[in-house]
Amino acid sequence: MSAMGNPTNIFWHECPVVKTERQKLIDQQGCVVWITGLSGSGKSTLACSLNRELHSRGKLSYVLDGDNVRHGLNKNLGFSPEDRTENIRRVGEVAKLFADAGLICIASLISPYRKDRDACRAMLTDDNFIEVFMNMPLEVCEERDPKGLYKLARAGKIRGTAGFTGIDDPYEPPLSCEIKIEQKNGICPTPCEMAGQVVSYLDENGFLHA
Ligand SMILES: Nc1ncnc2c1ncn2[C@@H]1O[C@H](COP(=O)(O)OS(=O)(=O)O)[C@@H](OP(=O)(O)O)[C@H]1O
Ligand SMILES: Nc1ncnc2c1ncn2[C@@H]1O[C@H](COP(=O)(O)OP(=O)(O)O)[C@@H](O)[C@H]1O
Repeated sequence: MSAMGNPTNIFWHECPVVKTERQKLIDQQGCVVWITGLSGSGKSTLACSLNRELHSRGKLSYVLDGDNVRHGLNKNLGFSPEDRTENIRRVGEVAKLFADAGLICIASLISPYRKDRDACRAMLTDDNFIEVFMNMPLEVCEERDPKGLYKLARAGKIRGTAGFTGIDDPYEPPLSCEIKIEQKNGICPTPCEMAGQVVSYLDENGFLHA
């Protein structure tokens, strides 16, 4: 653990090319779109649909999806509260770098604990962290269950000591977030509509031009 904690004898090296110059080059403003919600709520679907829509508008974005990042950078982490916190912290730090590079970084993770999402928000200036809450009822997510994980969780067959989010591990919804995706009259917006909602926010708040 000697490398952890407060670094000593390490100094920040400032580079001459700054964020505003990079943003000008690609005519957009770097930010983090942080998508949070239960497993099966549609995070990855929104992330990919948003990524595609921004690409078609000539805007550079990149998706950091929890499932994918856990194949590499975070492959040593499980689902205990401590590991989830470290998972979110690392992705928050990477997202911050992408935003500093000028990209619209789309992070899609369950990120169940409010304090961990708030810690990521605190890494950026407040208006550069756009929290999107997939406000889908647990019953809808469980009904979808594309990976069969809810079924396993209900049967007590999820391996390890960690619980499954929404079943035996908590999900703490945001108290205030920039965007909420939810059903209207019991109907879920289409992936295209969900992406449209986020693109409108980005457009109205000046992120799609330098
Ligand atoms: N115990 C437990 N709880 C929740 N999710 C589980 C668990 N075990 C495996 N999975 C699968 O891992 C995906 C969630 O990874 P995340 O990195 O987004 O999770 S977290 O933010 O660290 O809580 C999640 O993907 P999504 O369904 O896309 O959300 C699950 O497929
Ligand atoms: N807006 C939507 N309308 C209908 N089905 C959806 C929608 N968004 C996602 N789905 C479906 O729900 C399931 C879970 O979506 P996914 O994006 O994988 O969720 P998550 O990443 O939150 O686990 C998938 O089968 C997907 O096709």
